Amino acid sequence: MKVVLASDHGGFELAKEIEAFLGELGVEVNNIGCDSKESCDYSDYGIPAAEKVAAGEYDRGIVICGTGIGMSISANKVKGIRCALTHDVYTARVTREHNDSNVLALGARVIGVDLAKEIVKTWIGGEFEGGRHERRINKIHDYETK
Ligand SMILES: O=C(CO)[C@H](O)[C@H](O)[C@H](O)COP(=O)(O)O
Repeated sequence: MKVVLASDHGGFELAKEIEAFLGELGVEVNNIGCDSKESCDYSDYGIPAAEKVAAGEYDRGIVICGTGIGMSISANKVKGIRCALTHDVYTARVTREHNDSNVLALGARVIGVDLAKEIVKTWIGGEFEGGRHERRINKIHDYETK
């Protein structure tokens, strides 16, 4: 699996941790986020990351800012992106099973590193269930492509 990772200044340190963790999981990762804790704009990093997933360059994306909210709003503006802002393991699992989320947003100022790793591990390993969930996703797709 190939994952694109992006963060703003608020997510910079957690993104470094997650980058290393994905490597430990055997996931190919490319961090295209900011390169320091200097203030920057989450949209400059979240949108390009989401675009790369939508274009099929990467299987999934993980975007991190202070709350995860700015990144999730940005990523969800990109057609074909289903970005889930997730701060617990249950929704990390269910958003893969039900929403086939292709981008995960995390808030580095909301959760700690250990929980973030658990969430990432769960989300990376989660499988879409299809069936009734596919029908629902197709309706979103139809709306955004009409
Ligand atoms: O959480 C965020 C956006 O939803 C950002 O990462 C920032 O943390 C947040 O906007 C606060 O910005 P600041 O410039 O660090 O005060």
